[in-house]
Amino acid sequence: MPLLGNLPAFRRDPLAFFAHLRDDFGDVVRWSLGSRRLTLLSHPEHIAELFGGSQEQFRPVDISWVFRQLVGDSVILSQGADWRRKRDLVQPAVRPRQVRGYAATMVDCAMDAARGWADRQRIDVEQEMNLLTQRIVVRTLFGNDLGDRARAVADAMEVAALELGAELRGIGMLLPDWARTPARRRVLAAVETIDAEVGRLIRARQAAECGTGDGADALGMLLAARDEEGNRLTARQVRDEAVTLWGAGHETTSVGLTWCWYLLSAAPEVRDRLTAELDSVLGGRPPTFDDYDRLVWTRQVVKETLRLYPPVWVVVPRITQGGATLGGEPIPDGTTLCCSPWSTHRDPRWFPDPDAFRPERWDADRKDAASEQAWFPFGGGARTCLGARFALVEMALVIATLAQRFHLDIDPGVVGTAPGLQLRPATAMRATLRDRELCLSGN
Ligand code: HEM
Repeated sequence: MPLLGNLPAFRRDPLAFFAHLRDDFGDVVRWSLGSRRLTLLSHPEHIAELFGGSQEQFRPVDISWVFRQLVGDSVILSQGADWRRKRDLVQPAVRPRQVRGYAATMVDCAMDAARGWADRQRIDVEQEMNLLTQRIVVRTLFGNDLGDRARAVADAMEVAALELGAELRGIGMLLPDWARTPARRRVLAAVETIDAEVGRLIRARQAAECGTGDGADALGMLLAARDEEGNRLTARQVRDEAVTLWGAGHETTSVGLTWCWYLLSAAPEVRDRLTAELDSVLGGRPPTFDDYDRLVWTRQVVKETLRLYPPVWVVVPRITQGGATLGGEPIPDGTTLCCSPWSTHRDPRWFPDPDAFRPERWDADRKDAASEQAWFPFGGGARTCLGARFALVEMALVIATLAQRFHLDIDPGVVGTAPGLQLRPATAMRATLRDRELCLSGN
């Protein structure tokens, strides 16, 4: 085995590398990143077993120094009883009742974005979606409390996310924790900014003892949460969870929305059906949470986007212990298992014509159990994404609000993928806006 194992091929194009492992070597394939040995699972049943198995047997691996600096000891990096407690404490901040409350903020922010748009204007789609989802996450998490400091925290989050993506794809992942590269120093500086601002906010809220409880923003919910013994999260733990929600919930939905516009722009018949649904369900008014269930095609468009371009293209690997099995076969302890929504979502066994954008796959009378099982952009099992509902509602309501008013005509051509922390477009995605009202009036 060469010293770097498959690192060069993985680094060059991880998505093609995973597809190659799946197509040429089968559903369970061993590969290596330097001294790390991994096993890629591509079959949905194995992946369901991985997610559904106990966390003692399939333990999530802590793979990134950068990530740990950013999220500290939050739910996303915790294990065992500590993880359970934190998950229970964070859950109220993103439960469906809260998301219903956040929906108005999501639509408000999208309306604001639309007010800044004009017919024939040129936009950078990723940048626009990034700003929009950032506003949404800041307002749903912190209300308006961050004020003009939101920009500084957002910039610091951006630095950390970029370095994290670079680390996950490069040799950064193989560096010992004590190594201080220029990239790691940039991360430490960014974390300092985040700590200062978020810490200030938490102290202010604690001192005022307000803005907590039902109907509050997510920070208020975290501050109010109590475990079974009546204990609260400490200020440091609240910081870790708030930063995790921000980090996990911002760029994921931003790139998801960006790819959604890309797919819609290249599929006029899908877009026409979308606008027809919006016109008939909403009749020109802004959407509300109650419209979410009625926007059937919109939801299918979102679901199909997350199939073709899953923002989290590889799920946190799990290491086996205590005699785990897969498909009835024993797996040696210490095996690191990983799976990629990208590669399984584009497997023709589960999705005929897998590269085609076809929201109708998800029609109630067409979809089948196999493709449902093979769709896992949010992971699955006990550690499934805490913000899945938040993300799905946000994506649908943002698309509904903006697509009602504008067509985004993205410049023709294929946009490649740049898998970092999230699956981003490889090049800028520029679009010309077309005001639908003007289109309809023939101007
Ligand atoms: C399209 C958007 C999103 C995608 C694709 C996504 C995907 C994922 C995935 C794949 C996981 C890991 C699951 C696993 O390891 O089994 C995860 C975990 C998590 N996500 Fe998301 N996510 C999205 C949006 C959000 C949002 C909006 C939030 C919060 C507001 C959020 C919060 C979290 C948290 C806290 C975890 C850790 C859960 C745990 O370890 O128990 N995510 N997400």
